[in-house]
Amino acid sequence: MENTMATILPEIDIDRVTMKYRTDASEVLALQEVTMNIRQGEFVSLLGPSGCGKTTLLRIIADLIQPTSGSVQVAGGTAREARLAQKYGIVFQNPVLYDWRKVRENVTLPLEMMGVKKSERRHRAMELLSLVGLEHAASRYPWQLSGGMQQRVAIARALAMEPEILLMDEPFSALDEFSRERLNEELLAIWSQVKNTVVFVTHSIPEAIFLSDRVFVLSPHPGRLSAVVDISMPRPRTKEMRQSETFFRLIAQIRGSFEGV
Ligand SMILES: Nc1ncnc2c1ncn2[C@@H]1O[C@H](COP(=O)(O)OP(=O)(O)OP(=O)(O)O)[C@@H](O)[C@H]1O
Repeated sequence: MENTMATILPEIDIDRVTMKYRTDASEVLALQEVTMNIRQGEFVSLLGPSGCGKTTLLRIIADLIQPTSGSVQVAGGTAREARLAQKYGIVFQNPVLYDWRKVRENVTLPLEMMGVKKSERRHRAMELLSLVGLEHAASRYPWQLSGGMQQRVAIARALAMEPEILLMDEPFSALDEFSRERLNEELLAIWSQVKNTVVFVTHSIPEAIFLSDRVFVLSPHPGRLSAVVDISMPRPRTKEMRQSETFFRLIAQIRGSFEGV
């Protein structure tokens, strides 16, 4: 019998992507023949130690850099077409907010650039800030917020154009462990409302497990895909799940996939 799942096109189709960086003195093989498919509405993590090419892969998906060889298809088109159609929202490790603009005006910057009317922008800003739990901070300036709040503003801004795909590059790695765990829970609450596809870069095994449907494990020198781990824990994910047997088994399984590299 034909497998109907196999006929569903993946949202992001990464096919034998290789990336070589050339510097004056040498060449770095950042990614070697990486192939993976990400389904629509899926939450996946790219997990691996420093230098395994996670950021490089995210930037290739986002069409910010071109691979040396291989291809990326997004929703049946090229990554470039997806970028031009504003299918991506991107959140970086540092929130990159404009200090002279109020929180509300930071969030609506992409709408302003698209020429959306001021009244509509204000309305949308409040919707987005309410989504990330920051309505009360709309009139503050970024420098008046904690690091975690700033990153929530950056997430709200990334969602302003209602992107089909949210790309997140270690967004919480600068935060303390408590804030990070709280932000993980908040991100899942946001995602359960927005329901877009998320590609999340991290080097934290617990973070990748807690958030994801699947974890793509990358290994360095050269960067390649070493394992794909299904996270079978139900949703919604809860704090208590971090203490569960399944959680610890998944940590051990992913650690094992690194050791096997
Ligand atoms: N612009 C560049 N020029 C030359 N080499 C680069 C460049 N960008 C990245 N590299 C190299 O490519 C490899 C992969 O880098 P990348 O930043 O993608 O890894 P990463 O897994 O995201 O690391 P980290 O977790 O430290 O951010 C590394 O060896 C890095 O030094």
